[in-house]
Parts: sequence; C-alpha cells; structure tokens
Amino acid sequence: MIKVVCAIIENEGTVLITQRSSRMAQPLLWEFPGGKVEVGESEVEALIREIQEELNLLIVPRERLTPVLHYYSSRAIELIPYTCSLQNGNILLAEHQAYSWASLDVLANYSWCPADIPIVEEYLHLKRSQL
Ligand SMILES: Nc1nc2c([nH]c(=O)n2[C@H]2C[C@H](O)[C@@H](COP(=O)(O)OP(=O)(O)OP(=O)(O)O)O2)c(=O)[nH]1
Repeated sequence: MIKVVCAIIENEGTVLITQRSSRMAQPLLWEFPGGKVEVGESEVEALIREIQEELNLLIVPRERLTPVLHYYSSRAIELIPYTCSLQNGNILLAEHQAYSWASLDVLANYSWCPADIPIVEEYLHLKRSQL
C-alpha cells in the first residue's frame, strides 16, 4: 500500500487543483497536488514538502479528511486529503501540465483521478453544510 497525501488548498472560495502531465501515471487527469509519504516523514511533513517542490507554495495543513483506498491496476494507494491554507509563494509548476483555482460549483466537472472522486464529494458536502 502506497501512502499518498494530497492538499486541498483553499483561497477566497476556490481550491487549487492540478492536471497531471502526459508523462505521469494517470496522465492528464486532475488531482489535488501532493505525493508519496517518504520513510521517516509524517503526513503533514510530506504534504508541506511536496507542495513546495511541485508548486513553490508554502501551505499550512488544517483538517485531515477521510482517506481513500484505491486499487489501480499495478498498485494500491491510500490517498489522504488535508484541507490547507496558503501561506505564501507564487505558483511555479515543476511537474504538472496545468493548474486551476476552481470554485465549488465547478469542482465536480473536472476529469479527476478515480481515487479523488470520493474526496471531491466529501469536500463539497462539508463546504455546503457550512454555508
Ligand atoms: N499527488 C496525488 N496523487 C494522486 C492523486 N490521486 C491519485 O490517484 N494519485 C496517484 C497518482 C500516483 O500513482 C500516486 C501519487 O504519486 P506521485 O504524485 O508521487 O506520482 P508519480 O508520478 O511520482 O508516481 P510514479 O509514477 O513515480 O510512481 O497517487 C492526488 O489527488 N494527488
């Protein structure tokens, strides 16, 4: 089981989503940025490191949402989402093809990595219950 953390970075009513490049696994699908937790690292440490490396952003992880177990053909992942706020930085894409600050009403319309679909649903449910 590969542990992967991902960041739902919130800013002014939108969230940052990224499109995987054609060279990555799950090519051209959208995801919440993040990556694998390395040995000796906490989830939060991995998240902060990955977002710095991939996007040049400094984030503050806030709330851990429900992890999703997903079986891709070659491997199983546990995808662990955290809502996060933005501390500072300007986006520089190191790996991804594109990014978007998506409002809640369009979030479900993207072509997501399959493992992310329950996370998008939980997040929308959570936000709508807070309105
Ligand atoms: N970062 C991230 N990965 C996701 C998400 N949803 C999802 O299925 N994944 C998958 C894609 C990858 O197989 C794995 C994350 O590993 P990674 O981001 O380090 O991907 P990678 O391209 O470096 O993986 P690899 O091909 O080198 O093994 O989890 C998501 O929302 N964020």
